[in-house]
Amino acid sequence: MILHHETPARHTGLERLNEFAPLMGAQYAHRRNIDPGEDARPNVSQLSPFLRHRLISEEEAATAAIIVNGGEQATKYIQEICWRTYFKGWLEHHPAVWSDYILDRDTQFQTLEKDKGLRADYEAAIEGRAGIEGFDHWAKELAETGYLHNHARMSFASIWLFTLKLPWALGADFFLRHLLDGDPASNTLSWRWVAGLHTSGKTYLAKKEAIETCSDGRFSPDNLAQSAHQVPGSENPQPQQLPVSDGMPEERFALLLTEDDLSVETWLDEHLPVEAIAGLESAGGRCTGDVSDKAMSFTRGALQDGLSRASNHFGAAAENLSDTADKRRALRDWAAQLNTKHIVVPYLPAGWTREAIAPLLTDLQTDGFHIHQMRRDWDERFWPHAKKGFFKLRKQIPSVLMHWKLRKV
Ligand SMILES: Cc1cc2nc3c(=O)[nH]c(=O)nc-3n(C[C@H](O)[C@H](O)[C@H](O)COP(=O)(O)OP(=O)(O)OC[C@H]3O[C@@H](n4cnc5c(N)ncnc54)[C@H](O)[C@@H]3O)c2cc1C
Repeated sequence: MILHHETPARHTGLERLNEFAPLMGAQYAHRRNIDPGEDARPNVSQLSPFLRHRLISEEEAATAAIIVNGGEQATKYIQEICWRTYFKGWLEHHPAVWSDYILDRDTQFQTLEKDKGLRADYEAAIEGRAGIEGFDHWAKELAETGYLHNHARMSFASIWLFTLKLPWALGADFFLRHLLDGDPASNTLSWRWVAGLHTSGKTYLAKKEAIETCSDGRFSPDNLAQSAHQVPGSENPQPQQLPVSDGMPEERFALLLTEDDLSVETWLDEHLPVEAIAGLESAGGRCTGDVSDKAMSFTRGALQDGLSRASNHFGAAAENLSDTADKRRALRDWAAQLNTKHIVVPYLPAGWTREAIAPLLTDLQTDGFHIHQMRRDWDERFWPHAKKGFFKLRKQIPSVLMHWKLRKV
């Protein structure tokens, strides 16, 4: 059973945040790698689906950790939150890694059509019939619940790559089909990290003893690869400049929400002159074929919740355009009725949201609208440090948190 995720709403995320905050200190630092199983998992927050859609923000989670535990004790939890921030920022500096992944994934699916042996191995792996203890359980757990513990994700990806010798892009696609927290940056770059593509030559090889310890003795697979081969995949390109975050318009504007930021009321003032609000979800672009019902309904529910809160906060009507057959048309029609030419959109990060929504925004610009893509302060402060390895960003955590006077709380 997975707790907390049945209601994709901010209030559920906040309840879980308050419940878990006392455990974000020493307990988390010592126990976070242990996965006792889906029936009893008190040692990790399981907040990732809420953070991924920003039903709650990284800043809120870090603040809760520090207020309840103090800065020193909360260090490990905050560092883990910052892994998410790091991956997001890194992909912004290297967006070609996402487009290369899509090309690779599509090529691998074409190969599956022709190669019956590979197809059989792939299907056995995603259906939990590979004959590897732990791995088979995790494949089913992921499909049933939409969540896996971090150590299970690492072990699963490693066995997929080095024992089953399956292409990484197919594994990343399988994760994105099911994970409620499915994220283009964290998922793609974590798979590449396990494969030794993110940090060149540094692979993660799953070992029987580590799986025994981290699964709390539940799994002890015998037949794992003893060495990691070189995984084919594109090299990291040179980092490019971060796109500039736009400023707030000085006149009335409309707001367009996507699944990537669904608590705008926490960073945009209620007195801002918002005329109307629309929401567009693009989760269908996460993977090949259909996204799982659980993952899709989490995203849809989250968007609806985000729209309702934004509507109350700004006192403006909100419309969900996601269910329209022609989203391009629906967005243009919505915009055509506005009494403003300014539309604010929380920044569209690299991944399927940008792929789906950016062309629609270009259409609106052609129609004479000014689009303002705005980034949160958290991203503005951290992302410039996410060009290379995590260590550089980690060093900045105290000074960035000091900005909000968080470190001293
Ligand atoms: C192969 C692989 C694929 C992954 N795919 C995703 C994904 O699509 N979406 C996703 O959000 N995370 C992904 N992760 C990272 C991590 O496994 C999850 O964020 C974490 O397990 C979520 O559980 P939690 O909320 O209980 O984490 P906690 O341990 O409670 O951590 C708190 C928060 O910190 C962030 N976080 C923690 N560890 C990591 C990490 N290693 N990388 C990035 N963020 C982290 C998450 O937002 C998480 O909710 C992946 C990891 C691997 C190895």
